Amino acid sequence: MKFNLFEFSDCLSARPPNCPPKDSTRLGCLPPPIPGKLSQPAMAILSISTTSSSTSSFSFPIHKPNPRRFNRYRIGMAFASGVRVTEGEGKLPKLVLTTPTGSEAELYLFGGCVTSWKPANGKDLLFVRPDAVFNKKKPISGGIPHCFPQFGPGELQQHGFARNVDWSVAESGIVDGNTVVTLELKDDPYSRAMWDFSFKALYKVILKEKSLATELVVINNDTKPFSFTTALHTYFSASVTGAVVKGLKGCKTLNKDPDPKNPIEGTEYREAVNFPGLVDCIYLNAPSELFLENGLGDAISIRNTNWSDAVMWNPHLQMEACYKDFVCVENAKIGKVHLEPDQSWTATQTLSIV
Ligand SMILES: O=P(O)(O)OC[C@H]1O[C@@H](O)[C@H](O)[C@@H](O)[C@@H]1O
Repeated sequence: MKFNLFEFSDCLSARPPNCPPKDSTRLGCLPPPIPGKLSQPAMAILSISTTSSSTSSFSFPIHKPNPRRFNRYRIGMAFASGVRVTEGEGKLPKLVLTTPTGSEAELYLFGGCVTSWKPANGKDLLFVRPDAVFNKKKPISGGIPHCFPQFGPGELQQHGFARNVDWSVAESGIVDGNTVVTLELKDDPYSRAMWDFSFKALYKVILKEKSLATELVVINNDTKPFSFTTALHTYFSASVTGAVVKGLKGCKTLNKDPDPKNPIEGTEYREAVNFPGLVDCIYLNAPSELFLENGLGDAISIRNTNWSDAVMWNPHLQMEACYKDFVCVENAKIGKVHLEPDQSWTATQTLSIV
């Protein structure tokens, strides 16, 4: 096992301009910067050599980093085999993970968001909405966005702030022949302004020949307890008329249609849940494995540990331009996770083609 330690998102702490107030809840925009805490942007050139002998470089706006943390940033840092950094949409840094068996995944540091997963057959099983923007003014709408520390609706912005900020790279390497990257997110003055707790989140992404696994660990680094709700808001490519999810029969449901703030309780009676119109429904105590048939000929197993709940979502005509092309099957923790100081919470999700 070989891990290369590197970190560069401390240099990527550029914050998006604030959105107009009317958008702030719906679009998850960020609160105003804390006066005096953020410096003016500069430009940096990052050159990264990979062990597979290719070298990529790109420039991006940065804010002057905290000097103590800047010492940990090394130009020309080595990436593990199977991981290279590229310039993604909107010039945002994007990690491309590959395996010798031909599978590939893409991971943006902004939002810690996996935007693409192609098993060895080459089809992308994830979906990024055509209205997605890559300018840090909004979260990336597609792939596997994080909802943390709030699933919502609630006091914070919709789905929390973790999908709106830069994560850093903690580790990468080849483990048992699989390509692994671990991202890290810690509290900073910016998150403290929204949620005043010291925390660390580690998000490990493991790419295998036929699966994409993630492990999320949330650690309470504070001296006081905190609670959160969370989800992996996975957008799957689909033909919505043919897509079904199996495994939910018997679950208690909270139907967020028509009013997300007053969901209607029920019980799922169907073997195969489909998406005939607007679907926005929470399934409590969902099983550890669900099966998605995406209507495009793929069957995907969605296994989890510790993600106790699931959410099915398709916006139907609310997103007329793209609703036919995806369904969201989200592993979630709808009830609050309560962590005392130094306690942690871990949950895994494994997507596999079957
Ligand atoms: O923020 P996004 O990606 O547009 O997703 C919004 C949807 O996310 C779902 O998880 C919620 O259940 C919906 O109520 C919500 O509308």
